[in-house]
Amino acid sequence: MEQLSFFAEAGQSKGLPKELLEYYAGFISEKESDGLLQQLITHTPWKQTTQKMWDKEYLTPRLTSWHGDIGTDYSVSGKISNPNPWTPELLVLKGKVEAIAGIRFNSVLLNYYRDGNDSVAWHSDRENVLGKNPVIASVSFGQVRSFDIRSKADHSAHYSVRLEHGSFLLMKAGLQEYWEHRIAKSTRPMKARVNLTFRVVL
Ligand SMILES: O=C(O)CCC(=O)C(=O)O
Ligand SMILES: [Fe+2]
Repeated sequence: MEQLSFFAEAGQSKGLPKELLEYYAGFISEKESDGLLQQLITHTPWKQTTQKMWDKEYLTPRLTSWHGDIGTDYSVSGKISNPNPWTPELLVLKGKVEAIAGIRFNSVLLNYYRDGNDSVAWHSDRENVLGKNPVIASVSFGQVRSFDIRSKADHSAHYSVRLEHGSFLLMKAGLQEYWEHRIAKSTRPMKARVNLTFRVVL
């Protein structure tokens, strides 16, 4: 299933709807971000999971790792798993995003996009374990990638946010209900990127 961009890489959309999302560049300093990117790539227990589409199993086109409080089990393709433990680096980042979001998160999903072939297809994060309209706090390191958003009801309503090294994106409650998002593949040469989405798992 190809998902090359039709509006990704178009640059930053003007007038992002503040009720849906807030973007902050330079949330983590460049120097600290450089260190964290290397640390996370090297020391995270990355896995490549599979996903089912049209009755066929496909390798997920990126590497992932869940971390969280004991008891915040999560499910991948219906299989319940325990989260990996918090690390000192993840706890520092968790504290920083909680201070801005005003929410206590109990888990984080790490995504590792190794190059432009890695991606996440259109989706919204509305699994039952997240509650109906979760607030999700997203931190990015490494390669700038376009985070595309489109209305579920009208695909011509869309935005793109360039998620920069050390940036923070707050996805607010309405975003998962009426909108979906993706990171498209790119034909341009792309370096590694690590994204962290802090979540409340019920
Ligand atoms: O990599 C990103 O910026 C987004 C990841 C994402 O949408 C997800 O893990 O649900
Ligand atoms: Fe998502």
